[in-house]
Amino acid sequence: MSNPSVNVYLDKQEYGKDRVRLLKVHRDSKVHRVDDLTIRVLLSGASFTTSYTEASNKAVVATDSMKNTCYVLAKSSKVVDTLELFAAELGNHFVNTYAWVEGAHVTIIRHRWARMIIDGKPHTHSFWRDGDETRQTDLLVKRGSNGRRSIELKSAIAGLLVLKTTGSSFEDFVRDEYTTLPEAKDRILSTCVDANWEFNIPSVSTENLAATLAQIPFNNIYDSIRDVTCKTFAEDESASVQATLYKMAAQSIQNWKWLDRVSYALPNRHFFAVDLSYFRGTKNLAEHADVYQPLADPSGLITATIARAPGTSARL
Ligand SMILES: O=c1[nH]c(=O)c2[nH]c(=O)[nH]c2[nH]1
Repeated sequence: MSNPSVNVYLDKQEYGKDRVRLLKVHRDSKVHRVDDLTIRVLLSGASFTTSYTEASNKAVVATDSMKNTCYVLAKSSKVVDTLELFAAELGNHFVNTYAWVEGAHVTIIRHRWARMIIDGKPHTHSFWRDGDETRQTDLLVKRGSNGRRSIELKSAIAGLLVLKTTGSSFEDFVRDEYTTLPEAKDRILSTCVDANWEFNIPSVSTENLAATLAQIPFNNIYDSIRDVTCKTFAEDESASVQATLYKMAAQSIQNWKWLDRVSYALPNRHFFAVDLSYFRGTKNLAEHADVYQPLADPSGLITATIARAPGTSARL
């Protein structure tokens, strides 16, 4: 039984539509492009309190209308191919259209469609899914006083699965009575990269918001972070996932003045050489290894956020 003498209050709330699926086809040239998106829009503000506490829907913008708005804006938008700008268009729309909306939180996931290569040539209008990796953005636009807007913006790569067959070691770690792992001079390294980066965006007036965001080369930053991630993974003589992660993140902060913090979560997907000595003394361990058993579970998990030291500027 609940105790009615205990007072409670609505501490926080966000509501909206999740998993809005949308494909935008760009037919502006003979070479078509597609953006396959999953969108979440969540609204917040004190006016929504009564929908929870007093069953009043007077302030409630139906989540069905939010879904419709995603399609309407995708039709007119010129920036669907830049997730961050499209998220800002959507978020601003809700804050600008409904005076009582204090915050709009928009998350967009972009699913991959790679152009088909047919007879050695990129096809104009056929695509294939080259993996589960996604590009993502998460934007919170908040109404400030005097028509100002503050924006918290984070973008991400999720699910980029990579593997290398040499150039990775793991040695000199703690050895005690719990340790069975042998030192590895040369091992398989495989991870599924989750990376995210926070943009440093000043609070601006509503009129200046689009211009401020338009200065940031979001697509180039995404491409560059993906390239740095892959190049560092491939070329680093890795002493550990930790050391390789740090190099990846540091380089992107040094490259882009818009970024203050870059985070990675890297599972260490283990591949253990199979001991084949039971079969006619076959050598398959250490330097003889070429048959491995991928271990589904458990994996290591190495996470870190690397931040710009105050007062240091970027190369670009
Ligand atoms: O790169 C690694 N970091 C670790 O912390 C660790 N621990 C472990 O068992 N293997 C590895 N590999």
